[in-house]
Amino acid sequence: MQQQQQQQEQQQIFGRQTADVFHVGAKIWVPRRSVRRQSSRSDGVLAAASNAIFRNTALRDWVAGVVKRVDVGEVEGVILTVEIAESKQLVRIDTEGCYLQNEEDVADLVDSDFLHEPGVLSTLKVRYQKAEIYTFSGTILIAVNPHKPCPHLYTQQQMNLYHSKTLGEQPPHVYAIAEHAFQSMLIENQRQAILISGESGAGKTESAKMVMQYLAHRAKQDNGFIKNGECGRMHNNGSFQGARPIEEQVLESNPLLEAFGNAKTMRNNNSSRFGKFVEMSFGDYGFVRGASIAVFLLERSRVVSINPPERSYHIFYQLTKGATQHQQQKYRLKPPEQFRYLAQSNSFSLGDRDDVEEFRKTMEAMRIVGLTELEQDSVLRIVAAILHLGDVTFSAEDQDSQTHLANEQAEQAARNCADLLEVDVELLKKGLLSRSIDTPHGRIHKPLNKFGAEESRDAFSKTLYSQLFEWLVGAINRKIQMLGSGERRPHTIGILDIYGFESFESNSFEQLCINLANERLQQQFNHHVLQGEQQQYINEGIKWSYVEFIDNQDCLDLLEGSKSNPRQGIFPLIDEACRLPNVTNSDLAISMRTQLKNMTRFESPKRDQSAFTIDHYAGQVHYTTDQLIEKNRDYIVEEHKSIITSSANELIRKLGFQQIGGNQNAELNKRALQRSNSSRSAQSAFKLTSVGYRFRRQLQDLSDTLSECQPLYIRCIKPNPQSQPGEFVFPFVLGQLHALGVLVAVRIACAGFPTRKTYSTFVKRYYMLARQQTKLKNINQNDFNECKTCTVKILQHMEIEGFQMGKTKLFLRAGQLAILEAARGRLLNISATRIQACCKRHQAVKRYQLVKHYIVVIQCCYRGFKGRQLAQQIRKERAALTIQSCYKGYVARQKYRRIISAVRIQRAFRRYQTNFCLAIISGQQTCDFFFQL
Ligand SMILES: Nc1ncnc2c1ncn2[C@@H]1O[C@H](COP(=O)(O)OP(=O)(O)OP(=O)(O)O)[C@@H](O)[C@H]1O
Repeated sequence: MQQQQQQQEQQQIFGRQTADVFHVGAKIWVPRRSVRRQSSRSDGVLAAASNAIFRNTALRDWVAGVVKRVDVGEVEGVILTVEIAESKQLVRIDTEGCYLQNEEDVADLVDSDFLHEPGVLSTLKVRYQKAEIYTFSGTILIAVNPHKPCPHLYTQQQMNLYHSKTLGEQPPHVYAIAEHAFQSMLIENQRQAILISGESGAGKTESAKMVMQYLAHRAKQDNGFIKNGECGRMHNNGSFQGARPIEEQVLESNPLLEAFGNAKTMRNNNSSRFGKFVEMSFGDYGFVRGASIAVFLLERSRVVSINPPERSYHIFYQLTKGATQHQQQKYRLKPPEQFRYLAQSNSFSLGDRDDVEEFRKTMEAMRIVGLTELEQDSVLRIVAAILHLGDVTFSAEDQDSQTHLANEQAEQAARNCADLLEVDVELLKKGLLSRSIDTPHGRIHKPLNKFGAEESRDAFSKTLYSQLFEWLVGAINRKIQMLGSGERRPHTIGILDIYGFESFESNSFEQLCINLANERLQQQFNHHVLQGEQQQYINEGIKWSYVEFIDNQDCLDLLEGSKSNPRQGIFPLIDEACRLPNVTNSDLAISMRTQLKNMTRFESPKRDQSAFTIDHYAGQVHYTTDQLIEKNRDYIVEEHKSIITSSANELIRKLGFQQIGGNQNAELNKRALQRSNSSRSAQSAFKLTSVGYRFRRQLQDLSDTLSECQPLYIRCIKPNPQSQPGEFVFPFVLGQLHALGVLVAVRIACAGFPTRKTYSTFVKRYYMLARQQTKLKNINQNDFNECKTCTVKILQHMEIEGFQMGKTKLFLRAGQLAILEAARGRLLNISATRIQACCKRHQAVKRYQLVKHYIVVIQCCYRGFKGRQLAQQIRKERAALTIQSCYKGYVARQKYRRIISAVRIQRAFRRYQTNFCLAIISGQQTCDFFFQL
């Protein structure tokens, strides 16, 4: 019993791997709480650390045996340096991370030997210093921002590496997550969502862009349609529509959205000031059919108010610096420092980015998303008009007297603004200086005081800008919209890039909205990764020790109101205050204090009446009630609407009629419509136009969409507050790991059963790994018991242990799926090779027979040819013989003739001799003889 208790204690301190601590080079975790109890002085920390170590007798012996010296160092807070005698290794105890361990580098935290905060931190740091910025934690990808360009990570070759690979087969990368989503979408026929989160500057937008780039590349590869060097959109019927493919248009829309929705902030030079959900829809064979973009909560206040060293939206600087001479005159531009809105901050440049070049890219992006010349001109007109509007200043004798434009410069600015908006300048001035009020006796016009006029001007600027932004998103959506958008679309991948949790010195309405979004997403994450996981174990009857985690439902109830009491929440109270006449922010603060005082996550300090604190999942955030009511009111005032709708410019006129927040993608729009139809009677007219209500509605629609998708998570981490490359600050990262829920997820993933499959799916996929493959292949997939028995056979054959058989599913431990997949891959490879070999053999035999036949034919031909040659030869030889014989005959005849004539002569001579002799004998006869001759 005592031993068991000791073991439990050990496990509490050392996590899973207690055995490892007994050899040199092992790791020790000093629990955070034991350090916290001590003072922050180094000897206090040393004492705390030593206490933690020496609480366990076995450990004490180990430490006594191997640790030679313990020093207190001063690196990143207080660090205890422990020198181990045998290995001469230095291991450290960090008072923030509270750990003592060696450095470890694992690509998946699930494979880590040491599963706790310090271990995870250390692994991330080691990898970060080796420029390995990505690490898996099961299916969650942790991306640590390198804060320097890493082009080698994002090449075509890198993309090809991940093509058709399962998660974990290749090193961690955003491409691995994108590939996993792509494959799951096609194989499992289920919608996918990649949720990217992290604090500002952590690298969410960059990761989202890379995911999109990969999907575009993957879709193109699968589709393989590049026509005459130009790509086009593939229709369902296989026809080809010219122009750039959708995936490229989605990518090209990024510079446009960045120009209008991003700004330089304290934390990030290119901070997205809106949330974005891009949904790409694919055809059955993986080609991109269309896409849609939904944006959330653009930070409107940035248009009219900025603090150094931040900047307003990029487009203002791009236009003022990058416009051509002609544009400068047309839009009456000045340098940015001469416009009042921009001159509020002394920061006009953007680090290494050049606004002039960025302006060129923005204009190019406008062309690519299909804005006509006229529309481009109108967009720039509105941007310039807002700058001029900011220069319209007011003056009044005193608080109650008539307000008028301050001076000639303000008059000129008003004229410029009116000209650019193509409206009547008097109407513009009237709209800025007065407000119409409906009374029982009819509509009356009430002049505004100086403060009111300034508010009216800024509200008009914000309205113009946000309406323009939403129009632009709408224009992009029209260009890239999905083909056949009415159909059921299981083949979609959504990419959510939403602002991270925010906590500044002073937090207002924007932070309330942003943190509400993060609470909701965190809840979804909790439900997906933690609760869903654990619930499954319970449902399936799996033996598993329940890991406690903090549910944030109470925080959501505080923000939005609970089901039982929907009006008792911060947002409903702000809405209520906006609806009632003459309610001030102080009244709102009092109402919050009285109504929410019993809620656990809510605190209101006594000394500051306008402040309240919410205990979010990621830490406490202090808010102020100042301006909450004003910021929540979001309707276009009648005067501003009539100015916009009186414009001679078509686009500007359209902005006046555009529904606020109406840029959502088709599905989110449909949801919103259904919701508003079903509950229209219950909603007050105001509610539908309050920023808070609209934002919550958008979030609900998003949550509903996400709940239909299989989620994949990318958690982005900022390694240091200064955005310096190479620096990894433990406490800073630790806070983010907590806030992103990575640490609990790691523990769950490792200790539990990260892989689960129904028996039939398992048998269907891995039947080939069992001994009697063909028998298993043909089993009845609907017979549960048969599938279960086969599953056991497969696992036994593969010698896999430690798995658990649930009521409906098989549960595998981390890494076991990889073993099965690897074996399956090998087997498929072998089978593929065999099939190839058979095919090749068959082809070779056929080829051989054909060749043999042809060889015989060739031989015949050759022989015939040779025979013919021979015959010819013979014939030639015979002719020669004939000639020879003729010739010889001729020669012989000649010779014969010569011989004959010689014989004749001889005969004649002999006759003559004879006759001569005879003549001598007879003289007479001689004379006759000579006479005869
Ligand atoms: N993978 C990466 N490789 C190189 N640099 C990166 C990477 N990710 C992010 N960065 C750098 O970090 C900066 C901030 O990244 P990013 O704009 O994506 O942050 P964010 O989380 O979207 O911030 P915000 O919420 O403020 O929009 C980028 O401008 C870029 O310089």
